[in-house]
Amino acid sequence: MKISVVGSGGWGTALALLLLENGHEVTLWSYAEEESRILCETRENPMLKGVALPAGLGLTTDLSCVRGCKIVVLATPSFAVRSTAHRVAPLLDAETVLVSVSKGIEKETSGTLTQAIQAEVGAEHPVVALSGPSHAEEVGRGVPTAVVSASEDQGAAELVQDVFMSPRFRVYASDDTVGVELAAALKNVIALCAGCCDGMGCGDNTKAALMTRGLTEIARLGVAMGGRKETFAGLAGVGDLIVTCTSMHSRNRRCGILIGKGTPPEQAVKEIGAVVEGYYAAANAKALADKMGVEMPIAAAAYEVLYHGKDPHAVLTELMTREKKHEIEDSWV
Ligand SMILES: NC(=O)c1ccc[n+]([C@@H]2O[C@H](COP(=O)([O-])OP(=O)(O)OC[C@H]3O[C@@H](n4cnc5c(N)ncnc54)[C@H](O)[C@@H]3O)[C@@H](O)[C@H]2O)c1
Ligand SMILES: O=P(O)(O)OC[C@H](O)CO
Repeated sequence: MKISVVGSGGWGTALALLLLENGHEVTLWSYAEEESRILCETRENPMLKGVALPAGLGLTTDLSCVRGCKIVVLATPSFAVRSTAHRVAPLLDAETVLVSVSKGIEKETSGTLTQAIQAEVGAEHPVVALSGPSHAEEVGRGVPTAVVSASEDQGAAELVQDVFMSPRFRVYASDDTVGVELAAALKNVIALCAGCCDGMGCGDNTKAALMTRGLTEIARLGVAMGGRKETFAGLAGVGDLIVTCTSMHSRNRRCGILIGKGTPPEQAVKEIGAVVEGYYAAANAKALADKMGVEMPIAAAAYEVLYHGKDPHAVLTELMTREKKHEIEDSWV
């Protein structure tokens, strides 16, 4: 099958390699000429050190590579998803399936990324979200990984399942696109907080509490927005939360570590040198929680630290000394 991957960061590149290995004809599009030049000359992506780009992988900065493709994978940072879909739309064949692999919430609309893509490409193109615990560094090396392919169009979700599935990449199908995408975007906020706790010198107990209570508030908002609670217990939910909060591959966690050690948030984001989606998603989470009347104390605390310079130590004390509660009454399960 002819497939284009639009976005040659670490994730787009790792997925392009997987699709090539699965026997497809794959072209990887770069946003920047300089980025494409480096890929062509070195046959390596600096984000995936030691992983060779085989000669069979097409590399281009010409977006007309999407012409004639049955599947187009959009792998840009979330802020560029709508503009990229807008550019791609007039070049698509009838019935081309779009796959969104970015993790975020659109700032301007507070909508999901597949909703933004759908609005740009039109109803005739099915849109699928592919998400789950999947660091590019590991997928690039062929580490066994499992993810979810979600769409309202089950045929499209299952097509994407078939196309990406391999002995090292297991794909489950789902019809809960909203749940999968909100889980993906919001876990980045909790991963930033987990990193912050690590940077402050807190322990494993603190992180376990943060992840558990973080998942509670992610699911609370996700269900209020129309997601299914089961999704939050799955790969896109707890699965991705675990991998992002515990791995040193995670840009969100590493950014949080810097903040926990005292680096100002904006500087920490710059130091990471790759997209830190949780920084932006924290603002979305705060706006959505307020709009929907959903209690999200950890996301609200993250917002105060990231955007209003509040001291993480003070915020942690405030979270620990909130009014007492019953756990089961407050559960999302
Ligand atoms: N890296 C991972 O392990 C991983 C895994 C799953 C999902 N994701 C998600 O995939 C998305 C991309 O992440 P990444 O790690 O590949 O990013 P990255 O930080 O490695 O690279 C960012 C890419 O975006 C491109 N870009 C910058 N501005 C652009 C614009 N205006 N329009 C189009 N492209 C632009 C850059 O040229 C670069 O190729 C993010 O939403 C991320 O959350 C990443
Ligand atoms: O590096 P991060 O923190 O953006 O996380 C990457 C992936 O989302 C992990 O599944």
